[in-house]
Parts: sequence; structure tokens; C-alpha cells
Amino acid sequence: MIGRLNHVAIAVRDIAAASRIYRDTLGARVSEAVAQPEHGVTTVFVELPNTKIELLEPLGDGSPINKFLERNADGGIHHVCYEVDDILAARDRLLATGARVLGSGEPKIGAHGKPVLFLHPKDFCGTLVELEQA
Ligand SMILES: CC[C@@H](C(=O)O)C(=O)SCCNC(=O)CCNC(=O)[C@H](O)C(C)(C)COP(=O)(O)OP(=O)(O)OC[C@H]1O[C@@H](n2cnc3c(N)ncnc32)[C@H](O)[C@@H]1OP(=O)(O)O
Ligand SMILES: [Co+2]
Repeated sequence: MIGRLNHVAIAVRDIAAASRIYRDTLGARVSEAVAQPEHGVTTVFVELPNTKIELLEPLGDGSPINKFLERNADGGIHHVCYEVDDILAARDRLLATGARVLGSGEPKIGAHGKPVLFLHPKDFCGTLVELEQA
């Protein structure tokens, strides 16, 4: 069911500083920062030959990454995002197995303008999983 690895997300406190590390120290191609108010984060994408790194900084008091950064003061890997062909079919199949789909269960439009859903980390080897429709 899951396809390509779309991105690995890293939560950070300071997205400008993290962008400099990826651009200037690691020599990667780094996008501009984009506020994603529907998701409570600001994103930067680092383009790699085979996938992307998504840098995430909290946006607003209710950001879903606030608690993660309280627990991980230096930041860290927050989620992995896999592509699926049909997100509603994937969701229904996962729900039938007992997996927990986060939020309302309805896809939101993600950073790439495509529908996304999140799956509870406790159901997936301690890793928060994002699904993005390809
Ligand atoms: C920009 C759009 C989009 C894209 O297109 O790419 C994005 O990536 S948006 C990214 C941010 N959005 C989200 O993360 C939405 C989904 N997340 C959530 O609903 C919540 O963050 C959460 C996963 C339910 C966690 O909620 P929180 O309140 O922070 O923590 P809890 O205390 O409820 O945690 C319960 C349990 O799970 C562990 N946990 C929490 N977060 C993670 C994580 N990222 N990776 C692994 N494990 C995680 C947490 O430690 C708790 O475990 P115990 O302490 O053992 O109980
Ligand atoms: Co993401």
C-alpha cells in the first residue's frame, strides 16, 4: 500500500538556523520558509536526490509539535511521510486493522497541496507516520 518516501520531518526550534545548517554546512538545496497555519507549523523543504527533509518550526501556541520540542530540546526526527495512491482507501484499510488515524480522520491539504493524514506513533513502531496522496 505505501509507496515512495516523500519526506522525513525534523522538528526544530529555529528554522532559520536549521536552514543555514542544511544549506551552508551540508551544502543542500533549501526552500524558503512557508507558514502553514492549517497545520500549526512553518516548513522548509531540503531537496535531496532521492527524497526530501522537511524542517518544522512551531507556529502558534497550539502547534502539534510544541510538546515534542518540550521533550526534545535539541529537536529531532518527528515523522516520516509515505506516498499512497488513494488516501481514502488507505485510511479505510488502516482503520479496519485497528490503526488510529489522528484528528478528524478526514485528510487535510498538506505542504505539497495534496491530501495528508497522520497515524498514531504508538501503532507504528514509535514513529509518527504521515500519508500523502501521490
Ligand atoms: C505542513 C503540513 C504537513 C506536511 O504536508 O508535511 C506536516 O507535516 S504537519 C506536521 C505537524 N502535524 C502533526 O504532527 C499532526 C499530527 N500530530 C498529532 O496529532 C500529535 O502531535 C500527536 C502525534 C498525537 C502527539 O500529540 P502530543 O500531544 O504532542 O503528544 P502525546 O503526549 O499525546 O503523545 C502520546 C505518546 O506519543 C508519543 N509521541 C508524540 N509525538 C511523537 C512523535 N512525533 N514521534 C514518536 N512518538 C511520539 C509521546 O512521546 C507519547 O508517548 P508516551 O510518553 O510513551 O506516552
Ligand atoms: Co510532513
